[in-house]
Amino acid sequence: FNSQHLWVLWSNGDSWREMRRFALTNLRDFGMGKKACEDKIIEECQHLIEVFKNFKGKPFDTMQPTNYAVSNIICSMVYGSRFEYSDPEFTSMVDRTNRNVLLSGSLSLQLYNMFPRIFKWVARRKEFVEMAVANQKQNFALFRRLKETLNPEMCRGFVDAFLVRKQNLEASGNKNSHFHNENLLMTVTNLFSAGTETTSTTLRWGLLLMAKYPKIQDRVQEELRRVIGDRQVQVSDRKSLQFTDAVIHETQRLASIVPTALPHRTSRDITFQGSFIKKGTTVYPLLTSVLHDPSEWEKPHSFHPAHFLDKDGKFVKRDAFLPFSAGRRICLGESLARMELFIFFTTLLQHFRFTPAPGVREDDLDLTPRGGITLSPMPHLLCAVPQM
Ligand code: HEM
Repeated sequence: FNSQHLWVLWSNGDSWREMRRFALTNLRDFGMGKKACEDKIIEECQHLIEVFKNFKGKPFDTMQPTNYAVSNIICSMVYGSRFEYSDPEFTSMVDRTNRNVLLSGSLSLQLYNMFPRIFKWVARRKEFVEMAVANQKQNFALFRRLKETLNPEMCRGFVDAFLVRKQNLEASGNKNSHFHNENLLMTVTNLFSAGTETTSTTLRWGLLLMAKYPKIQDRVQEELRRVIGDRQVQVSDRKSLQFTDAVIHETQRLASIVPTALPHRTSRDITFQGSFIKKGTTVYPLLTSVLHDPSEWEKPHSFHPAHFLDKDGKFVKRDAFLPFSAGRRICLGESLARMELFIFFTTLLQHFRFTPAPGVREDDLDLTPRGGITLSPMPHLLCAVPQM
């Protein structure tokens, strides 16, 4: 882990372009946005339901099981298989990633990220780096195992496809390609962390909001019973579940989990809306300013699914709905995240009624976000009372 900055994402220029294109093509080949992926999510839902059921309606923290279930979707595309929730190799990697997302929002690490020379010795940086190094080691071990069993005719996931491309380029004498070990590690790490914490956090906001607003939960469950009944929800049901779809969109809007998107640097001098910005300036696109813009949303700071419904109760798209950002660096996993949120949320709501822990009133459920590079709910317990 030798980079000066903590948030090492794909750099700009050719390396980013090539890695992004390769990741997109391959994730699509391994099912992103397609039926194969839908089936994986549905299968994973069953594992998550079992875990929730084991709590027998008693209060529990939804964080770990939700993280593991969501992570398994990107893992099956990247490594070629899902992991058991009891596998310490997997759970430690997910837990460390989650911890680092939280740490990266701490003031000391934010300062370090802006002024790396001055704030080099902050204690949390040490913890962050230790966890990143541990995940790195685990990834190298996984890559080694995949390499040993690699069959170029049958790639199991993104790592296989990357290794095959790397071998082919090397065999043809190309020594300067972007397909080297460091880019493999960075790309896999980015897909793993971006593909786990974001979606899981959004899903947990959704469950918390259902427990806090039981009347809205009633309407979601009524719609699910009326339109779907006991069968498994499919992606194609989205257009028939207009209220539920509005609730999912409103969850993403209100939670605004990536408030500042990711930092970018201007590649040339530019004048934007009358302000001059010098080449090389770090720019944070404030997504929250759009998602909570009072001139766009009738009730910007409330949970108000009607933001996405017309007067006849039909779902309406809104231009100011930008949780995945926009432009060339728009979230690469948007279609995957949307599919996961829809299937996980609806399937869980079919199976369980979500309520606060006994003795806690709905009003007491706190919606103040916990700051990190993403905004997650404060630690809390919910009851998942079986419905089916
Ligand atoms: C609800 C879930 C998610 C949200 C809200 C979200 C949001 C975002 C945002 C705001 C960015 C920054 C865009 C910018 O730089 O302007 C981003 C980047 C990215 N996201 Fe997501 N994301 C989600 C899920 C996922 C998933 C499931 C994946 C897995 C494939 C993923 C992969 C990425 C990658 C690789 C980038 C960097 C793209 C680049 O720099 O070219 N995200 N995401």
